[in-house]
Amino acid sequence: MNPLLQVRNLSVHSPLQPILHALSFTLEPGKILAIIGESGSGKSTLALSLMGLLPSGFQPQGEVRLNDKNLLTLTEPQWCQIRGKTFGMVFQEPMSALNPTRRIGAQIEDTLRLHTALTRHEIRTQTHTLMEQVGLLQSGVSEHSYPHQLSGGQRQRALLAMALACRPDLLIADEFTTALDARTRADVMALVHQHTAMHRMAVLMISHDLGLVRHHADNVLVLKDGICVEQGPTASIFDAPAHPYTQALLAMSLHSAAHTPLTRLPVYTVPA
Ligand SMILES: Nc1ncnc2c1ncn2[C@@H]1O[C@H](COP(=O)(O)OP(=O)(O)OP(=O)(O)O)[C@@H](O)[C@H]1O
Repeated sequence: MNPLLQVRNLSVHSPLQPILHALSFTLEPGKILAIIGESGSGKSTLALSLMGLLPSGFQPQGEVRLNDKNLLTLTEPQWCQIRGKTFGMVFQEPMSALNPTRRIGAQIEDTLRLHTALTRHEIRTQTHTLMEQVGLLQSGVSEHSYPHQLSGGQRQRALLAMALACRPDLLIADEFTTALDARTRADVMALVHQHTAMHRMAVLMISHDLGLVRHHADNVLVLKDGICVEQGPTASIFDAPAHPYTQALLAMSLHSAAHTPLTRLPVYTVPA
């Protein structure tokens, strides 16, 4: 199958230091790729560079091809056309992505109005369906609710509804299940899987929750200090991690799951 996303030798420099070092990977339609690594390893910088949202002064180099278009050469107006329609995004902190002055229903409708040719009536119906699919209506949130009236998990679900509204080819999800309880997490992951199966949506998922990754991802890429130390099918990474850093990361996650004392990850220098 042809990859949807092809990243070749992607490096990102901040004004102070290099953040990502020559990352290469592919993501096929309908597949879930998880990016794992310690805090500060560059996961969010990778997500932001794929979406053209790097902080000012950050310089990306290399190639990020989506459907054979190099995203790194796009102008801001071109980015605006594909964000929301081709890309859906959900972040760790949903409040920063929601407009506090607009009702939730109106914000989902805005996404549909901007990126589809649906009629007003169709947009209303579709918004209602999306809010039901992400479990907002069932939890007492209506189209008329404002973001500040929602819990963190409900805001996260509202953001997921907006991200999935236009049936994107690629969903970029940065720690988006962190604020969700176990039941809601299972529900939203089921919805994500429904989109991967029915619409062949690909997902790039960033998570510290290795249990979630193991259960849901098809492939895993392990980042350490901006370097990919290992990547491959989820089962191989979890059952037979080849790299000492991956082994330490998984062992630490097991310790934490068993509530035994944590040990620091060993200092490991990745060969250049
Ligand atoms: N706006 C910024 N300005 C300068 N440096 C930054 C900025 N954002 C991130 N960095 C640096 O880039 C590196 C990678 O950060 P990044 O947020 O991508 O890591 P991460 O793996 O997503 O971390 P976490 O798991 O804590 O979210 C860190 O050294 C961080 O200090």
